[in-house]
Amino acid sequence: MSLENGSNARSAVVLAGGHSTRFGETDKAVADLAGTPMIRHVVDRIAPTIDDLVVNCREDQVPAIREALADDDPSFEPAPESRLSFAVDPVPDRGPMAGIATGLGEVMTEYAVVVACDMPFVDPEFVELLFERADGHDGAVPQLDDQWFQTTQAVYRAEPMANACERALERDERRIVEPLSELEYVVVPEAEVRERSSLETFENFNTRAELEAAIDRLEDGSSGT
Ligand SMILES: Nc1nc2c(ncn2[C@@H]2O[C@H](COP(=O)(O)OP(=O)(O)OP(=O)(O)O)[C@@H](O)[C@H]2O)c(=O)[nH]1
Ligand SMILES: [Mg+2]
Repeated sequence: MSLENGSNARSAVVLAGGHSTRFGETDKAVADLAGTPMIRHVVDRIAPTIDDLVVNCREDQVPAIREALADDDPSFEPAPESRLSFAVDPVPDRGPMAGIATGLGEVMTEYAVVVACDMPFVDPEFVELLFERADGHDGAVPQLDDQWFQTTQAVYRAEPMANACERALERDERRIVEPLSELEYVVVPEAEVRERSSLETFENFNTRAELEAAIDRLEDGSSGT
């Protein structure tokens, strides 16, 4: 990983440590979406907004994810693997918040965007907005009108969020809103998401049927990379 960790450098933590049980046999992180592994869609989209990339997963997932992110396209600049590191959960299967703690614990920059590996339509301009809004705060977290915080597409100040997640885990608390209660963060409401981007940025895929529908949309040219 190149350590472009000057004060304005930014990282991404891509969460991939789940078991994709609703998806079926394969790991959805590396499932094919229109010829490209799902996690590669995510990384390709956010690459322009970040300097370093940390992938959080289990040890057994590393080879396939490394392969999925290998730069076989000479036109792709800069090569993602040159600034790629893996943050392997010390204890697997403790949920997304544990993954956030592991991933943010490896981050070398002050701020990092956390994105789930199953959000292939993540909007880089929205990620840019999150970084801008987080500046001077502990984070910027989208909140939809149903009150749901989009904590797996949010920017955090890495150290306080990692520490707050670790404390929550020590309390046996897995709800991701728990660590948030310790932070001074900016809320990005749904109206602002709609104004500056669209809710598609949060779309995530849990079943193969959902993915098939997305492939049809990509082939219609109406969405995606
Ligand atoms: N590190 C880590 N990440 C997780 C864990 N569970 C889920 N995630 C990640 O959190 C994000 C959202 O989780 P889900 O959509 O539930 O994914 P999943 O758990 O793999 O899939 P299901 O088994 O169908 O729930 C994905 O990026 C997952 O990789 C976990 O136990 N540890
Ligand atoms: Mg799950």
